[in-house]
Amino acid sequence: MAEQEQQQMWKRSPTPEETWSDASGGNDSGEWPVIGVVGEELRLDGTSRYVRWGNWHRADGSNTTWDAEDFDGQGVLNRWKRVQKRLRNTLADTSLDMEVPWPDDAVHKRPTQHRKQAYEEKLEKRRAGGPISTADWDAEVDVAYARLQEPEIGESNSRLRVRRSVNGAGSSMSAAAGPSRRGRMSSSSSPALSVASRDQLSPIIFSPRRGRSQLTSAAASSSRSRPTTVTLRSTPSTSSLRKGNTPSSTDFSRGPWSTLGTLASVVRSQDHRTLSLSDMSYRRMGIQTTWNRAARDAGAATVRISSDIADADILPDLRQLKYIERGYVFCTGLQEIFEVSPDVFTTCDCSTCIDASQCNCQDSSEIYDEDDTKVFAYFRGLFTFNVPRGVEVIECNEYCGCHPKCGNRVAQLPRDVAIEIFDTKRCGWGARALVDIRKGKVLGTYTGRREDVEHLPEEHQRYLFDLDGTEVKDVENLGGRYTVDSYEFGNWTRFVNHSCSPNMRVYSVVYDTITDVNMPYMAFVASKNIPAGTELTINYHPHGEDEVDEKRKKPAGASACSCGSKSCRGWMKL
Ligand SMILES: C[S@@+](CC[C@H](N)C(=O)[O-])C[C@H]1O[C@@H](n2cnc3c(N)ncnc32)[C@H](O)[C@@H]1O
Repeated sequence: MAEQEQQQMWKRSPTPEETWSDASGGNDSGEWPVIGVVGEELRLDGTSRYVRWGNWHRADGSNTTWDAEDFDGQGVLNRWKRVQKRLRNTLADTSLDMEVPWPDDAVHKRPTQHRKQAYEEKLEKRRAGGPISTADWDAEVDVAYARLQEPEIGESNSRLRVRRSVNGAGSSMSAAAGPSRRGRMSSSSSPALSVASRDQLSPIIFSPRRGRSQLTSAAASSSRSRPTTVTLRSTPSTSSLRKGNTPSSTDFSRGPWSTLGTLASVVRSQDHRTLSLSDMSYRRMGIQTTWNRAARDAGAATVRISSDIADADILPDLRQLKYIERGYVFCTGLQEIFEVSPDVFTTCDCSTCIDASQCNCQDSSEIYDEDDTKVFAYFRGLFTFNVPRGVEVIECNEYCGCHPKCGNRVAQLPRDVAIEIFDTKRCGWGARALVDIRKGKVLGTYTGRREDVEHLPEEHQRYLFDLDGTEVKDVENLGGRYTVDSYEFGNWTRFVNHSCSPNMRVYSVVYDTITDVNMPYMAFVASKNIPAGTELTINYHPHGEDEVDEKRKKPAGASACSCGSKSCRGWMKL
């Protein structure tokens, strides 16, 4: 895009001039009262508030403007702060995480600051032995999680009342400086905004006593087994009645903070309705928390479930998935084979493992560069794709004398890329990274239970990864009888879909056993630069073309592929 066009894109829209022709109702000094705050923004030059004026409005009925000055009316400001604090507390109480959900797509809000504040308030409450005790956080999460697993809503005696403040009702507006309390009619210095409705700014008033006590006691006690219901009473905004508007289309449910998002959108769209807490993405959040805890325990980055996945779409088998970021769970007898005696490991005593020809660990390696010199599989932490088919990458192990982050330890390091599971709309759920990925970046290993392929139920079939699943061809595969089954135990890689034009490759790597036992890990590595948010895919059947019967154009047992890539061959095979 031409530089000129880019500049054009980012140009502020002009601030409309206030005519004040319809301004009336001020006092003798030409001053108007501020009757409420409906939003605020942190700016370098001080906090600017979005205020609602009394006795003044524009011809279109709107009566809100930006006002950077301090209020004389401390009461108005305090009310706003109280409402925000109550909102933070409610979100904190309903969230299992310490990082409290806060909608980050509202136009005039300061989500980062609120999240930080909410975190500190929650921490303080916990330290003070508040309603949720910190005695056994893990047990508490398990209890809360178990509650989320319970059957859908029935009627409940406990009710949380939520109503929307009438004052907070919004109207269409453009931000320009309004009437001054001192009668100054300045032209605007506020950023020009064009927002159809201010509905999303409406403070939601939670009934604090009943609401909070119900939620916290439910989280803290397994004896309160039925989900709490929420009765929402929404008073239609006067301005939206006046204008006959439908409320704002701002989508709070997007992004990670959908707890409030779901609430807010229901508040906007319903007058009287009873909701269960399970309507509010609690199941998704609960699973996400559990997975994250497991990921964090393994030192890995976040794994997130996108808010485009509704609670109703989360099937029971997924709720039973035990997230294991690294390693295998073994079926009977296999662990003994996997765990070899320390004596049989080859070890090195180099410090950084930069020169493969000097590193004992590479003695048995078959990885050479074009000058026939032995090399590592990695260069500066990235996979170099110089590993011939059928060769397992041997990384340094726990008995080596080298640094824990030497150049020959990559797949064994914790994942440092945040991952999101999302609904691909074509192939079920899929996985994507939340940051740009460089070619050669190792993103994780396929985890699960090492099973005997012979005895697995049908529903497990789509989550099996055969240990000949590397790009190995025509090589005897001694480990082929066993597979990794991620149906019950697994990590984000179990959601990786097939593509005929994949952006990852799989290679096998060992570091806590030896190659002879034929139980390598399957490492997923970016085979190209991958922009953030792109679905991560592999080729499920890299040598499938060889099996294609020319007449039938697809191998036996293949099913239709929906990868959507230009070079889609039309089928995929598990
Ligand atoms: C390991 S799972 C991948 C995650 C899966 N999409 C989910 O929602 O759990 C493999 C299954 O995903 C689906 N899948 C993966 N890639 C696909 C593709 N290219 N076309 C159609 N379905 C695909 C198939 O149902 C396959 O059995």
